[in-house]
Amino acid sequence: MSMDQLISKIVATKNPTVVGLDPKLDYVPNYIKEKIFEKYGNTLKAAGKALLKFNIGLIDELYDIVPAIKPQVAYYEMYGYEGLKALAKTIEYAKEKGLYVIIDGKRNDIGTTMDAYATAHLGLTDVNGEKISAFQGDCLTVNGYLGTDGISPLLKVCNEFDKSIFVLVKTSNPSSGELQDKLIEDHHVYEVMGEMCETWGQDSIGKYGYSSVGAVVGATYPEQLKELREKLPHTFFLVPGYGAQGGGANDVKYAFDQNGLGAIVNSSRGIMCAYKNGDFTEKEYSKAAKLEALRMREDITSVINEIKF
Ligand SMILES: O=c1ccn([C@@H]2O[C@H](COP(=O)(O)O)[C@@H](O)[C@H]2O)c(=O)[nH]1
Repeated sequence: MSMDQLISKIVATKNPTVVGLDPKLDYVPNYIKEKIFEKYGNTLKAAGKALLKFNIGLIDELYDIVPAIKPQVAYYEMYGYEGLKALAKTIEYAKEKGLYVIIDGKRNDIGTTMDAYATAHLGLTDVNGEKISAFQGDCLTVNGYLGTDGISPLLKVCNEFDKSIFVLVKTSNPSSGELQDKLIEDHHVYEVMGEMCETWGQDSIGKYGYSSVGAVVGATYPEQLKELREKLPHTFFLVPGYGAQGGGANDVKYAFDQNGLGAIVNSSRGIMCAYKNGDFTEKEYSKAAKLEALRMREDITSVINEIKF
């Protein structure tokens, strides 16, 4: 689905937030794990099944209040092919429930290899003429540091299948400035990468004014978020770093445009693990996640309303 479709879902749910599904066994309540590990032993298969059950419980509570989920592939790869099976089934389930799926894979490579990544996550894999969707993502996070060769295959697939990408521009981690804040002829590396996103997206601008090439910009860098929002009018932002990494609503406020659009804010641990912080039992993990997702929506929409004109 294109960026327009993500934005339409944000408008429909009145919610510019995305739930990160980055499950670890430590996050899965014991009552889910016990039965599964009793049956399958301490195996990767059991781990994969536990992650999937955990995710399904979350999706069932959240699908009608959030527009999207963002599974980070590393948390599934950690459990080998059983983990990847859990990822594929999570995506399938989320899509059945009408959610937009951003696969957080941060992929990049030379053109030919990037073709394979684009096909795997957004396109259709050819098996003796049979075209099969491998992971069924709507959107993929990517690293643009190999330049246009690494992005062109994605643009082709986005165009053919109405999909989108988010390119790493200014990441939320503490050391992101080591490279991204360096200057190239008076421009920070993150600005140069942001401009490249505008160029890569120039032929795919949709009805809301945003292209199918978005940018990842961290909530932990509010000044850069504001600067980039002003400089990149056609680039939609994926904003991680809210919640567990310390970012708050005031930090993400200027990621949005005058229509209250322009960005989607992610929270992973803050929502998945909400039941560990409050007065909840393990069995209420998905209810706790829903309450946190509703609180986050209110928190963010209240600051957006301050800047809308
Ligand atoms: O700059 C970036 C890019 C990606 N991420 C990813 O977002 C989530 C954040 O998880 P929290 O638990 O809400 O901190 C995670 O999947 C990261 O890999 C990021 O944090 N920063």
